[in-house]
Amino acid sequence: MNNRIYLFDTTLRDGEQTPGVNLNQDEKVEIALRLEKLGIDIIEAGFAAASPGDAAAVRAVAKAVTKPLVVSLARTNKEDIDAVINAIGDFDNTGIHIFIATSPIHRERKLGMTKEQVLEKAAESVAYAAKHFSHIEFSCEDATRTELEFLSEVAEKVIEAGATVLNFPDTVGYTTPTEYIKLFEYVKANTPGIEKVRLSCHCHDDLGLALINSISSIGAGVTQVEGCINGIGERAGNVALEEVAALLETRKDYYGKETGINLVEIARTSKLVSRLTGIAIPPNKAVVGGNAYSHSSGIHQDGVIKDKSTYEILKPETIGFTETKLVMGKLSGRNALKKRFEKLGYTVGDEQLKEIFSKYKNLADRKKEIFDEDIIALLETQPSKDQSYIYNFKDFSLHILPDNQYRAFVNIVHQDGSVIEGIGEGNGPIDAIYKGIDTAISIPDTELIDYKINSISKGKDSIGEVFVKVRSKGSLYQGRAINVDIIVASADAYIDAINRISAHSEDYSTI
Ligand SMILES: CC(C)(COP(=O)(O)OP(=O)(O)OC[C@H]1O[C@@H](n2cnc3c(N)ncnc32)[C@H](O)[C@@H]1OP(=O)(O)O)[C@@H](O)C(=O)NCCC(=O)NCCS
Ligand SMILES: CC(C)[C@@](O)(CC(=O)O)C(=O)O
Repeated sequence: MNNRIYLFDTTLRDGEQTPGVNLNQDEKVEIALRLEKLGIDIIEAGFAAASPGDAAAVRAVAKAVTKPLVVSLARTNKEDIDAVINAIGDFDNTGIHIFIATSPIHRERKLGMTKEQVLEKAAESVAYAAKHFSHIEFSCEDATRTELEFLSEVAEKVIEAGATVLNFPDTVGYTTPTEYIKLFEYVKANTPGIEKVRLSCHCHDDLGLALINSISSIGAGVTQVEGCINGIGERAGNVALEEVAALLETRKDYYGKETGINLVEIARTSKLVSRLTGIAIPPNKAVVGGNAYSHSSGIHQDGVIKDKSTYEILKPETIGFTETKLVMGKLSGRNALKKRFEKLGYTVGDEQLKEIFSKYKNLADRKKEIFDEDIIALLETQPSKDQSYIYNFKDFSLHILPDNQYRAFVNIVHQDGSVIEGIGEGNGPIDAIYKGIDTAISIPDTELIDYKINSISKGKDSIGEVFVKVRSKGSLYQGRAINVDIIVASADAYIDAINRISAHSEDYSTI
């Protein structure tokens, strides 16, 4: 019996539907390369018809990775399918993912279509795609609120038309494990040709059931699980794929399934996705949370000292968590730094090492103790700055005014080399600098709606990591930056968000 479970990662598509997450092409490629190292089988890289930028990113991902299959989402229309063909139809390692909603509420209220029309669209679009792709996944959106007989009818028609994977998403996170199992059992028993295709689950976490629903469906014959790293995604998110992988591995005795996942890559992948999406990992998050391997109460600590297995079912090192170790000092050399990166699982080229080494020396001048987390942070060029990044923070000066008010003078370098100056006053240094940035770069209808600061490692001189969320013309954008100086990190994070807004619109002016 084949025990292999295929993992389908949609961090770059459903994950990007998380409010406020916008990934540029370089960031999508960086995540895809990590997913490849992690051992993901299928990467959903985007929705090619959504925008020319998304189509280009899907293509860039297909070009960058070799092992995983790369797919793009498409509606059941020729234009969407053509967008996928144009983006990735000429690669060998690609496929398409076509969907249409099947539930009564979606048919009637959203699509304005009858069952017959949905059936026809589904079959027609899969037949058209089959002329270009041999891997065709078909999803019945809102499957868990669809009449079971109708699901089988759709499944039969799309299999006849050439679908190779059938996905029954719990689009709104509504189903229960027992109901989800019944759905798959019904479809298996009532759909001619079903044995020819792979069955897939795709669970959202609106009621916190995404993991149990996904795992339960495996018991009903599902061999592909879809999800996102860190459980991001539309609304409450998708199932966290690292949780699926860690569960199947830790309880192999119970489930008896294999995945292609290289568990030791989990922590690195999770951190990268958090960094690039600007979504912090909650400390109590299963598998990858900062507290997941900490033991705080006496009886637990006593047990762990005597034998770690008393309270640890998964070893932190198994998923690639490194202990916070004091690593190196001001006088360490290039080779020691390179070795350290290798030990932490990062490959650093000679050119990159040169650049990082000078950053390392700067950091060592400013920070007494350097930890593993600090040197991993050095790998980050400040938020990925592709050609669409127009503004770079240069410097600032701050003046304390009476009544605890601050005045900030800020300088921002434009892509064309000119320096834009801004002045702002506010209740604190960051408020003043943000107002200064607002006067330098004028973006109408924009407001800061969230600001968070974390420390990357230990100690009072730790590197600060700032996350911001900015709303502009009704859309949310993230920004993130790190620096030993938290005021610089704050300014950089805000400018990162402004660059992401500007990349989406060409009509913003500077004054
Ligand atoms: C895809 C996108 C370019 C379409 O834009 P649009 O053509 O202006 O259409 P809207 O988004 O306003 O509305 C969606 C339309 O698609 C239809 N539709 C929805 N799902 C469909 C499907 N699976 N197959 C065919 N048509 C579908 C809707 O009924 C609606 O049609 P209508 O305009 O006749 O009412 C745009 O919505 C977008 O960029 N979306 C981002 C990606 C996204 O939505 N992802 C969610 C994945 S489920
Ligand atoms: C394409 C499909 C699997 C989808 O992701 C579509 C969607 O985003 O609604 C879902 O959750 O049903």
